[in-house]
Amino acid sequence: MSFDRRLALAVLCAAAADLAAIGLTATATWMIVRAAGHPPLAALSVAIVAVRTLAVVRGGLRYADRLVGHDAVLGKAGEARARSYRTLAARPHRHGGAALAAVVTDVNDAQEFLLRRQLPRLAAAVTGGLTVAVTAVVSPVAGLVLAAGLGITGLVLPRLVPPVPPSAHAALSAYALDLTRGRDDLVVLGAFDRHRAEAAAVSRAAAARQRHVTTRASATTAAAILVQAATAVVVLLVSGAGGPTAAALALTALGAIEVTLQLLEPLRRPPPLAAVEPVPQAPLTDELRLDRVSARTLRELTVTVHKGQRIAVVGPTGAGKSTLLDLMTGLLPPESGQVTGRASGNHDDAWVFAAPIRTNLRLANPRAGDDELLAALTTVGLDVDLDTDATTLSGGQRQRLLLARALLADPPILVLDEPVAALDPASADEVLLAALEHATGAVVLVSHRLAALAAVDEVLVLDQGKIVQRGPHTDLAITPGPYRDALLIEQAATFPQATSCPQIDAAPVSPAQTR
Ligand SMILES: Nc1ncnc2c1ncn2[C@@H]1O[C@H](COP(=O)(O)OP(=O)(O)OP(=O)(O)O)[C@@H](O)[C@H]1O
Repeated sequence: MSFDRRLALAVLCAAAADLAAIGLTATATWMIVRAAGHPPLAALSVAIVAVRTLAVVRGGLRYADRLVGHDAVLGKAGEARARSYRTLAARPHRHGGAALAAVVTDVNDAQEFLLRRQLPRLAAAVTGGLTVAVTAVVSPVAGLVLAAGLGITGLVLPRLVPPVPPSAHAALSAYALDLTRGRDDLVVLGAFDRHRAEAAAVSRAAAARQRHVTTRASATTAAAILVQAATAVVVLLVSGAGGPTAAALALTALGAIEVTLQLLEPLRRPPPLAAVEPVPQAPLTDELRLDRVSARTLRELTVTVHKGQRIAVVGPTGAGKSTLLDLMTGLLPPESGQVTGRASGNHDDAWVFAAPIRTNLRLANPRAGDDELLAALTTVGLDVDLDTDATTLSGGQRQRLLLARALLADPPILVLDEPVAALDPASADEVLLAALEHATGAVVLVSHRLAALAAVDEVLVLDQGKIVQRGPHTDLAITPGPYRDALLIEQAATFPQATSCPQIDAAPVSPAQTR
């Protein structure tokens, strides 16, 4: 059954349950007042049967209302949640934990809004309409009075209740994380007290907003209860009907308005559940082309990655290297130009999961046996047990693990963003060369180490979003320009005592030799 039909059924069940409750109260009131006049029992028999029937039916209808309503709304929320998770999973590091928390809150809010506002609102409209109609048949004036009372409590007063302000939960969670995980850094920087004071201010502001909403909602509810009582009294006075009927009409008015009081509960106003759309992920390809692509700092870049090709991307900080990889992996859509094909691999902030090393590695290749996992670890020079908790690894060991994971995934085009930045220069070069040798597909590597780049086919030198030099390492190493300058600096740092730079003039290492 479609969502709309299930929602309509839920509205009917809720309205029927409300009407049964109102009918029960009104009939019981009529019976009690009538009984006070000591009529023959036969005069009450229909009312007695009606009270018994409504008492039983009311429970069943309320159960059906909860069952059908929750089934419809939770089903819809479940679909929205799955869509949101797919979206986040497709663009993981564009979002982070705060976005995940926001999505969870949004979907919960939307679910609450549907269950506690939309459904009751529709049910109250049906219940209100029918009770006004029945009252008007008995006494048109009483019907008008009830309609006016319902209009005030069901339409006017709910507008005076402010929505619950956006949750400060995400901001406070971020502060809590900073103050616990980042405590030592904040203390060393002398910023701990300031940070704690900011968190306290955010918390106080959130509490003040919440108090404002609660105060307004309480005042509105009090006003609605006064209107409810006044309506019942006026109905009693103006109905012109006999005692039992007038009493029944007054209780009907009380019950009908009671249904609208739930509309005064303040709720957060969420986005519609259908708002989050999944991001279609293009399949991985073994060739990739960026055609005059611009994004962030990158300006009209054209790059082609051929099957099996090894490309290195170098350049100063902020040049756009990570942006280029984000475009290649589809994490970042181009602002202009066209990207054809998709790569996969490690971004510069890849995540190590709080689980054994085996589990972390199997994420990349669930079918890999322990031998294969150990071989990948050997390639990157990580000598640890597969059962070791990955969170206990040092910074350098984590990088090696992430690289091993990327190699195990073995996509047709593998992108690696500074995969050895945390290693000492000698180990960095060694691990880079081993990784390039073991990757079976094409590799696009962002690296600050230049010595190992003799093993790639082409080096792209980026600066301020543009390619300023490109070619094989051996050519660039002897061409005056930024690449040669950076290489000289690197070699001077690696061989501080040397008067000349031995590697620049050394025989070039062809990519084929190193694979
Ligand atoms: N998520 C983002 N949103 C907007 N701009 C960004 C984002 N990430 C990076 N940038 C900007 O894009 C530019 C290029 O950043 P990018 O990370 O691609 O440089 P990079 O060459 O990889 O630098 P580094 O070597 O420091 O990692 C920078 O000016 C940066 O401020």
